[in-house]
Amino acid sequence: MESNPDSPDGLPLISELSDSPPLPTIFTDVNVVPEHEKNQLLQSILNLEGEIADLRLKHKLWNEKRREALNKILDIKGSIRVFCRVRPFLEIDRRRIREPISTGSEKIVVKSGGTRKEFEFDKVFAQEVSQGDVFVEVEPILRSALDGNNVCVLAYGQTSTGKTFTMDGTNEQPGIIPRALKELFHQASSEGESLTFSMSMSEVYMGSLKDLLAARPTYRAYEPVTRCNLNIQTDPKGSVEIEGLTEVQILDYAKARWWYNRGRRARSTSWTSVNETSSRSHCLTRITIFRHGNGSSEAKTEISKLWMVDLGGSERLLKTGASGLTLDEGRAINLSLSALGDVIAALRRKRGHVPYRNSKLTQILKDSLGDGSKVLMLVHVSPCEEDAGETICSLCFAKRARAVESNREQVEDLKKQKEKRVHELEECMREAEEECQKVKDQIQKAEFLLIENKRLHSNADQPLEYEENSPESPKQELKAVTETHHQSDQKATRRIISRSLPRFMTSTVASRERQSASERDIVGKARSLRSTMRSSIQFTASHSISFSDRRFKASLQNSSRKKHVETDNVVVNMTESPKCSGLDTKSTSLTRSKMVTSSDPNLRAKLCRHRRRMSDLI
Ligand SMILES: Nc1ncnc2c1ncn2[C@@H]1O[C@H](COP(=O)(O)OP(=O)(O)OP(=O)(O)O)[C@@H](O)[C@H]1O
Repeated sequence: MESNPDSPDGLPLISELSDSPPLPTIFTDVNVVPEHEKNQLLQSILNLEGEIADLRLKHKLWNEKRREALNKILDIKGSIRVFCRVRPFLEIDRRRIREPISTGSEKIVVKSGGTRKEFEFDKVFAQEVSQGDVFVEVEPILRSALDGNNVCVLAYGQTSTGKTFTMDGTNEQPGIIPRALKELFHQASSEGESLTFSMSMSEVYMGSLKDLLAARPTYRAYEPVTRCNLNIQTDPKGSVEIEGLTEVQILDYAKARWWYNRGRRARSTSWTSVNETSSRSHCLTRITIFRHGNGSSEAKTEISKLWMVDLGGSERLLKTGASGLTLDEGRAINLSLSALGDVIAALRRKRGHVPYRNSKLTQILKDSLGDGSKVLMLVHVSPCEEDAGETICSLCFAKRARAVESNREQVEDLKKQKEKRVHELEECMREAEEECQKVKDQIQKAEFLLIENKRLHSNADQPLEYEENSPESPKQELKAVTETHHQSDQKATRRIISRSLPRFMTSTVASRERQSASERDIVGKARSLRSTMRSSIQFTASHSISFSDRRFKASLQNSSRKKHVETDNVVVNMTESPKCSGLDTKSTSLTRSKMVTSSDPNLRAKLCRHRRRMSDLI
C-alpha cells in the first residue's frame, strides 16, 4: 500500500481505503483485559511462586547452617553456662572503704576475714553493668530456643541480691523476661508466620505447684488464685507436662506483657529482714515456641520450651532470724535449690542417674535441663562485706554447676583452642545470618509482586460494574453498537489500529460512536474556525486518547482537505468550552475520567487496570 503525501503521517486516508478489500474488524475495550495478558499474568504468578519456593529452600539451608554453627558454639561453650552478676550497693547497705569483691570479665574474687577465694565463670557482670548488657549475653541462648532447643534461664542467689531485678526488672530498666518476650516477637515478625507462642506461669511454693495464670473465681475476685498442687506428667518421649496448668496463647508483645504482669502479681512474696518484697517461692515462666514448618500443611510443627525461672532466695535461716511460716518457706526453698544443684552436677558429670525426682522444681524442668537442652544459670551476689559468707556459698554452688577442670595448664590450652573454634563458628554464623537476611528480603519482594499480580489477575476476572445511568452491560453495548455500525455503514473499512497504537490508546466501539457524533459536530465547527486553525479546547484523559485516533485525523483532513490542519494539536475542552456543548458532558466517558480520582475501591480496580495499560507504553 502506497503512502499518501497529503497525509501528515503518510498513512492512507479512509476515503482511499474504501476501494481496498475489507480488513478484519478489531474492537477493543479499555475495560477488558485481553486473554493473552491474563495468561501472561498467570505465567508470572506461577514463576513467582516457583521463585518463592526456591528462595524459601535457600533460606532454610542458610538457616540450618546458622543453627548448626550456633549449636556448636553453645556446645563448645558448654550446654550449662554460668554467669555471675554483682548487685550494686543499695542505700540501706553499709559501705566499707575496702570492698570485699573485685571482678574481671570472667573472674570474681572474694576477700573476707583474711581469706581470698577466686571463681571463674563464663561471664561476670560487675555492679555497673546495665540490664541491656546482661541481655546481650543471654540472647544467643534465646535464639537457640527459637531454633528448637529447650532452654532454661535460672536466676540463683541469696535473698536480695537482685534475681527478680535481673529477670523482671523495672519499667525503666526491664529485665530478661520482658526483653526476651520482645525479642521473640521481633524474631517472629521477621520470620513470617512460622513462629507462634504460648505462655504459662507457675510457682513452686512450699513443695507444691501453683498456677499463676488461673482464672480467679468470679464470686471472690479479690482472693488469690487457688489452683494448687498440680500434677506433673512425663510422656513416653520424656516430655514433661503439667496437668491443668493454664496455657495462654500470646499473639503479640502487649498481650504477653499483660499476662506476665498478671502472673507476677499472683506470686507469693513477703517481707523479710533483708528484702521488703522477698520472693518466697520459685517463679517459673514458660514460653512454648511452636515452629510451623514453612507454611506447608505436611510439615510438622516443632515445639520447644523456654523457661525463665526466678528462684527463691537461698538464705542462711539463722542469719535472717526467720521464724514460723517464713522459716518453713526458707527451708523449702533451700531444699529444692539443693536438689537443683545435685541435678545440674549430675548432668555436668554425665552421671547415669540424675536425681530429678527429689524436688518439684527439678521434676518440672526435667526435659529442659538434660540432653539437647541449654541451661544458663545467673548467680547473683551481694557486694557487701557482711554477705561475703553467703556470697562464697552461692559461688560454690555455681562452681559445682560449672565444669570442674583439674589440670590448669590443660585448661588454658583447651580454652585457647575453644576460643579459636568459637571465633570461626561465629564468623560462619554471621555469614549465614547475612545470607538469611538477603534471602528474606528477596522473598519479601517476590511475595509483594506475587500479591500484586494475583490482585491484577483477579481484577481481570471480575465483571465490571457500570454506572447506574449506563443501561447496558459492555457486551450488550458492544453488540448494539456493532449492529448499528454494520447497518449504517456496512462498507466502511477500518484500519487495524490495535497494532500500530498502544492498546490503551485504542478507542472503544461505544466511544467511537460518541466520537463520530462529536467529530461531525467538531468538523462543522472546524469549518467555521478554519481561520483560527488552532483550537484551545482541552480533553479529559480518556477523550484526549480517543482523539489521537488517526481515523479522526483523517476525517478532519478530509473535511478541510487542502487547508492545513494541525490535528495533532487539537485539544478539546469538554467542560470549559461552551462551544463543545455538542459533546455530552454527562456521558459515560466523562464519568470514567472521574474514576481517576475516585476513592471508591471498585473504581480503583478499574483505574488500576488503566494504569497498568499506561505502563505498557514505557
Ligand atoms: N543491678 C541492680 N541495679 C539496681 N538495683 C538493683 C540491682 N539488683 C538489685 N537491685 C535492687 O535490690 C533490691 C533487691 O533486689 P531483688 O528483689 O531483685 O532481689 P532478689 O534476689 O529477687 O530477692 P528475693 O530472693 O528476696 O526475692 C531491689 O530493691 C532491687 O531494685
